[in-house]
Amino acid sequence: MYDDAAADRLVTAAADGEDRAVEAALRPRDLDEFIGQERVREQLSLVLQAARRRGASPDHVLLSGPPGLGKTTLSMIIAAEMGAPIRITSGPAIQHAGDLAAILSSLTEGEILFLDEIHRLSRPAEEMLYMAMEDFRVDVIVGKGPGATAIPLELPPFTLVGATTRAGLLPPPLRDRFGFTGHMEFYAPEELERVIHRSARLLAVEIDPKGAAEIARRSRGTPRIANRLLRRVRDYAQVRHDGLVTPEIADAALAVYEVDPRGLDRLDRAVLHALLKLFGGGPVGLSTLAVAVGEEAETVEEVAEPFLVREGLLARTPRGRIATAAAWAHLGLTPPPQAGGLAVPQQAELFTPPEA
Ligand SMILES: Nc1ncnc2c1ncn2[C@@H]1O[C@H](COP(=O)(O)OP(=O)(O)OP(=O)(O)O)[C@@H](O)[C@H]1O
Repeated sequence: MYDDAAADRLVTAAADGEDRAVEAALRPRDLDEFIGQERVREQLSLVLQAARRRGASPDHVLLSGPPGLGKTTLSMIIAAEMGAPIRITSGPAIQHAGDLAAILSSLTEGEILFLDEIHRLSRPAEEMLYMAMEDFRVDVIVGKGPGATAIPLELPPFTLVGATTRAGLLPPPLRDRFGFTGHMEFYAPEELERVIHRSARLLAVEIDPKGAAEIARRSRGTPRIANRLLRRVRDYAQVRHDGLVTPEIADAALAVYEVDPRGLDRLDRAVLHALLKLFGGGPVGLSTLAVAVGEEAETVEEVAEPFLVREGLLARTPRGRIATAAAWAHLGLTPPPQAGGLAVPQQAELFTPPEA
């Protein structure tokens, strides 16, 4: 299934148990230590400074972007910068509106409530949140049926920090209640190099700049992946060498883990390989492609494809999946002149709107 397939990959952006244990030690503690995301950092810094001057809680903050880019880290930084405590929960952890009422009613003044995966809140909990965000009040329903009564409960002022991988999925009434939305972007390789150097220092790993660049290049724009690859390369450097991470050692270590120079792993390459070798570059339907690589269609679609599309290696068209010229080049294969009856698209053509 999708989650298992995602979880055992070295290049998944989702956190595993080891990540959770190490991440606490690697998290930047303030905005100055937080690398990259210049725009969000500047915007957030203004929001926080202004709130501090007013002596008030900052407006509610929504952070949107793919997993592993630092949303949880930023929420902790917001709390640290405000000198406020933080409560961390997530949309799926809140089953009923009553669970949310219990959390909200136990918040202290100025507390930060971090709600990860806010797009996965249940409808009743979401509606309760509207009133809590706007009026710092919730109605607690006591009893059932015609005898049920709503007891209003005042809440202390607090700041909600919502995180979502899909801002577009949030209903507009919820989105509108955030005073500030920070859109997190994938990190540039130079920024990831800085993340890797910082983590190496904290983990007491000796690394040379080219070694860091080699890891950064394969980290899919994501600090969580960069930190994870660094740990695997460190293991290799310590077991097989003297511990120093050079580009050659990073390259050899990541070859052991089947992470290629562009950050593709075994599944990504299996998908591309099938697309090119079995289907001449496509177009081919998702389910056929999934059968060819022995995975669920959902796994191929949600785990492998987003990165392949982002890298300009694969395109989704109304007729099925097709490989780009870059995909042929990446696997060192020569495309047929008319792959699958379609010319092999160059990257620029991927952005033309699909036919109706
Ligand atoms: N800008 C950054 N500078 C340095 N390290 C970072 C940065 N952003 C993230 N990290 C590191 O990456 C790891 C993952 O970050 P974090 O848990 O905040 O991501 P996230 O976006 O909340 O992911 P998820 O949504 O999956 O929980 C942490 O160890 C954190 O230290």
